[in-house]
Amino acid sequence: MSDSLLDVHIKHSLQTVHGVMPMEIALSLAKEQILAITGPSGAGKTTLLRHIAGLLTPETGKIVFGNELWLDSSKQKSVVPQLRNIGFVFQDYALFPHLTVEENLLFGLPKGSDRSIVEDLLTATELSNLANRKPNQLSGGQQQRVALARALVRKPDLMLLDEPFAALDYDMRYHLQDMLLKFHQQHHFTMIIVTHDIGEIFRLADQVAIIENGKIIRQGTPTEVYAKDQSQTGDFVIFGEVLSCVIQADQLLVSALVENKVRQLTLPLDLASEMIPGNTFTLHYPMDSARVMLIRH
Ligand SMILES: Nc1ncnc2c1ncn2[C@@H]1O[C@H](COP(=O)(O)OP(=O)(O)OP(=O)(O)O)[C@@H](O)[C@H]1O
Repeated sequence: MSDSLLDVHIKHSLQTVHGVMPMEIALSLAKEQILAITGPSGAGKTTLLRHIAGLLTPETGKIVFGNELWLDSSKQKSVVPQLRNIGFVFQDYALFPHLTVEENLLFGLPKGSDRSIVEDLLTATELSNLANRKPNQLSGGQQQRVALARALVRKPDLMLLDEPFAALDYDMRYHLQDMLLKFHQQHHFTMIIVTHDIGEIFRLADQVAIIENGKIIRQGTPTEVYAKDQSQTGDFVIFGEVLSCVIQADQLLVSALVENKVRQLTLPLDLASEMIPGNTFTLHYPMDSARVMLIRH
């Protein structure tokens, strides 16, 4: 018997613009652990979440969650997504535009359940005053709080989050990371989060897996995978060399060589003048702030 809560073994042919790319993933996660999945665009991160959620069926595979068998291709067994008790949060919020905030939450509530959880979640996500608004009357951060609350309404055992905070600015991202950590402590779910942000990985994740070309190429604690140094306060420091840098959604998407590997970093815009290809950098990720700092030598 394995000690893990979630065991995933899948093989699937990804159809990419360059032809077929075989995806082959094996991962295990202990109860209440937080796993961050990261890696370049097109590596298969979203596809992996969709397989775990049951929205896709792999060519071959087995997925076990606790004592439930969710998928076993050798027995042609696949449990439908609605019966997997998963909370899903996407980058683009995916709210129902014609429903109010409260109705969006009520929609996710199983029939006959106690409606008080909706009130509780509206309070916890600081949305009570906005309960009667439609999504298009909300900011990005508010919409993502609705999406988080809606995912929690069913009291999921497993939360899958696909770049949930990528479109938000740094302060809002920090606020929602904090909220997510509080929910994690209260509701005790297990969680997989796809993110490109190393700061987010350090703050949230127990484990990080890097996926490239459909395979996990590296897995470990964030410190094992990224950091050369961890201070006594728990802060992280990484060293790197800039390969490329583009501005997207008021942030810098930096490709850098960190520990001899190419990594993607999301950084605040005010570091733009330093993130020039060829420059080396030292970044400090304080645990008590979302604000990554560049250390000047
Ligand atoms: N159902 C599917 N069957 C086969 N291939 C798929 C399927 N869905 C997506 N793909 C392909 O798999 C590859 C990986 O896509 P995926 O969206 O998982 O990447 P990703 O790592 O999440 O990228 P990004 O960071 O850009 O979101 C893409 O080339 C995509 O076209």
